[in-house]
Amino acid sequence: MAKIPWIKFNNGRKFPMFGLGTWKSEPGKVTQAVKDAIDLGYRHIDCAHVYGNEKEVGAGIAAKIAEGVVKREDLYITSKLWNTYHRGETVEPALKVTLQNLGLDYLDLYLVHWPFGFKEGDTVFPTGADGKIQFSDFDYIETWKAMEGVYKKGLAKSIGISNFNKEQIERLLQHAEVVPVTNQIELSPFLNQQKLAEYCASKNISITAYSPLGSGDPKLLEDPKLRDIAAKHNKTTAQLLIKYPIQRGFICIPKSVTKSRIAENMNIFDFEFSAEEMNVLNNLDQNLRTCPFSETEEHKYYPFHAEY
Ligand SMILES: NC(=O)C1=CN([C@@H]2O[C@H](COP(=O)(O)OP(=O)(O)OC[C@H]3O[C@@H](n4cnc5c(N)ncnc54)[C@H](OP(=O)(O)O)[C@@H]3O)[C@@H](O)[C@H]2O)C=CC1
Ligand SMILES: O=C1CO[C@H](CO)[C@@H](O)[C@@H]1O
Repeated sequence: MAKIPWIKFNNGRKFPMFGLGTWKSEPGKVTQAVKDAIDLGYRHIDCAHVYGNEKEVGAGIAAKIAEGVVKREDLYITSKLWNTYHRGETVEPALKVTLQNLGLDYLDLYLVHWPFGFKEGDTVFPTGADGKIQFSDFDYIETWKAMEGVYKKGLAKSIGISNFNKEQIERLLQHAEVVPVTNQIELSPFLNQQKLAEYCASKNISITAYSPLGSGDPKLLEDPKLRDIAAKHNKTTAQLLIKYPIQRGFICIPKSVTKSRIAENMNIFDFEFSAEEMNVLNNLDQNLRTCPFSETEEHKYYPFHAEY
């Protein structure tokens, strides 16, 4: 079984640099996908309340623990606080719903999913009469203070952020007692995030690369330049796209519900790109964001107006 490298977070905890994504993993398929992944050696699963499938992810985890394939402490489970729970007092109750859905009593990592909030309530995408998402203006500093609270209680072993830009991180750090362990952001050779990654490194915040395969956008998986470099290593373009962030020292969380791809995506630890190849890949940047969440761009905390 391939050996997955570890990253050491700024709080001293280790975390697998490779994991399974679960966005758009249909509830009817994700339990089997999680079971297949664990059988194949995955130990890190990336979840979120908004994905609407945490119960089914949890069923896969529970089955493999019951079978004795893994123990809870062998697994590294991430989830994310959704935008409707940015008021400080709602953070711990939201985390507890996620724990109940996943069938766990702690998370290994809990992230603030986005810097901006939505109108509170049970609807994950609250929509007004104008058809637009309804925002809230809770400050992400308030949200972070409550994240520190669940961390101190041990409900989440590590806490972090997602989709935060440099200025937002800088401001958060001015108020934080606990430094986020990671910023989970979209990253690929076409959106290489060089400047944000350098800034995060300077603050000892790791990077987690999401949508490494382009989230279904064929521009990445069908790119001939990427295919040619991958072929030199007898690898697929998907394998190149997953190895690229990992070779840069980042965590990577490709999603699949297809057993053969779940296996393929992990088969990336027996080769390295040369410095010259990394240089070629780094120079393909074209600021291609497949997850811009444009419906939220009028929010005052929308992160992607800034250069990085
Ligand atoms: N923090 C955030 O805001 C965000 C976090 N994420 C996280 O990152 C994870 C990964 O990103 P995601 O957007 O899902 O997209 P990915 O870039 O991981 O791409 C997933 C797509 O690629 C297909 N695929 C998987 N493996 C292969 C392969 N080897 N060859 C060809 N096609 C393949 C999958 O199909 P199939 O499943 O049918 O095999 C699916 O259609 C998410 O699932 C989620 O956990 C994602 C977006 C935003
Ligand atoms: O992780 C993600 C994918 O799903 C969400 C919405 O459906 C996105 O907002 C988010 O970034």
